[in-house]
Amino acid sequence: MLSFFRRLYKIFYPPVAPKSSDALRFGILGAANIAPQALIVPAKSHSEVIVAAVAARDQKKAEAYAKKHGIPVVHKSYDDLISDPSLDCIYVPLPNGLHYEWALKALKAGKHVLLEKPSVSNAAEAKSLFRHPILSKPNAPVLLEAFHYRFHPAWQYFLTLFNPEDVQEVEVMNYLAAGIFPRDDIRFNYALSGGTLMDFGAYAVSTIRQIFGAEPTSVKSASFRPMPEGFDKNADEAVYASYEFPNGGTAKITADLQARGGYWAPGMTKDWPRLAGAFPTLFVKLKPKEESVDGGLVKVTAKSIVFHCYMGPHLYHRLDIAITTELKDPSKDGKVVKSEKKTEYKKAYKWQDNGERKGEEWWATYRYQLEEFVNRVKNRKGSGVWVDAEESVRQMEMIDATYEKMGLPIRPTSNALE
Ligand SMILES: NC(=O)C1=CN([C@@H]2O[C@H](COP(=O)(O)OP(=O)(O)OC[C@H]3O[C@@H](n4cnc5c(N)ncnc54)[C@H](OP(=O)(O)O)[C@@H]3O)[C@@H](O)[C@H]2O)C=CC1
Ligand SMILES: O=C1OC[C@@H](O)[C@H](O)[C@H]1O
Repeated sequence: MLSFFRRLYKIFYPPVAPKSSDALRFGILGAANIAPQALIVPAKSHSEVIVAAVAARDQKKAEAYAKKHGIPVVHKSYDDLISDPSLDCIYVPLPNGLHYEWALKALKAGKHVLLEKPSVSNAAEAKSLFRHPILSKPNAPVLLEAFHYRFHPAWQYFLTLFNPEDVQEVEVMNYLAAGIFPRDDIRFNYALSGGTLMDFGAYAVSTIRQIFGAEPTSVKSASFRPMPEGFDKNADEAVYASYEFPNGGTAKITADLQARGGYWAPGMTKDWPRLAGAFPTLFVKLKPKEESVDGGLVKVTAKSIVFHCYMGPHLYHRLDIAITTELKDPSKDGKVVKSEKKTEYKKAYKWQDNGERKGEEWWATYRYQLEEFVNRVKNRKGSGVWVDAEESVRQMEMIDATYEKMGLPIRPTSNALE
């Protein structure tokens, strides 16, 4: 318990590192809610990162934000920030529908870009951005879709627990209690490329693609809960989808940004904001393995894994690894003669290997991600975790395919598309 509070404290109030002379200078586009968590606080403990400037549509807002977060420079506009020659990197935490335009402008200005997830609005934008000639020139700038959870050791450890070929079933459940985001939030605004599939749903799509180590062969089913009367008809408030994979396995996802119910006495409580499942969770079931053993018996081993809080593993997480072994007797119609279940509980706040890869118990997913972003810019080896450009393209293809199956339009393409 003490280590939990100690970790939380350090996540929010990390030790401040003295900055090196070659630290990368970041500018932030927009006085975004997510930036303190995703960049400003993680930067404090990174000796090679300085959050140097911010711009907002309203300069007063930018000034107040800069003061609050100790950002020395405020630019008058997004364009001014991007053309600031003293900046090396631009962080783009704008609404999804503006990601393409501003990421491309920043790349064209020669800046490295840390781009919030989902990278862009749809696959057409993703192909244009991630395959842009600017990115294949010598000394090309770095562009990263900020799927932060992937950079945490807990996620990477989880991926070592199975062979993707053996995965039979996956279920991802991402609930966020109703009322946390108002229904006029950018997340529910189609024109800004909102929708739950673009938000909590994007994590779910990203996880299943990694777990199977492959792209789905089809979106088997997809449906959504629409926004209530008077709100955006093209935004999905919750999404339910299933997918088939090349090895025959299947995945089911649920993402709900206005989740209610989940209590006893559902008749009375169905409209209460849902707290059950408050930590996004995923379940993996592997194909059972059969082998012949002494006495003419058959041993069947089945493994399943539950990953609690996979999206924010720095706050808390737990991996439950259950192995069930059954001995069956083929001469008695496969009767189970012995059965045993063992469950191990694991966690990984740091890398599990010999300490070559950098990290601390209290590093948030965003801090691990920042470490890799800097390593990439500085051409260093790092932890080896990255989100490749083509992966970001395939991710948006799967989101488009899911919207199509749901019967909703894919998110609108930017007028700036090249
Ligand atoms: N990695 C993570 O864990 C998370 C990632 N995200 C992602 O980050 C991005 C931003 O999310 P979040 O910080 O919650 O969003 P905010 O609601 O804080 O919006 C971000 C910024 O968008 C700017 N903006 C520009 N145009 C518009 C417009 N037309 N309407 C509204 N805002 C506008 C605003 O900038 P200005 O200050 O100039 O007015 C605002 O500061 C999204 O892509 C989201 O998916 C969000 C939460 C968590
Ligand atoms: O990326 C995100 O992670 C946390 C969520 O609360 C948020 O909706 C989403 O944008």
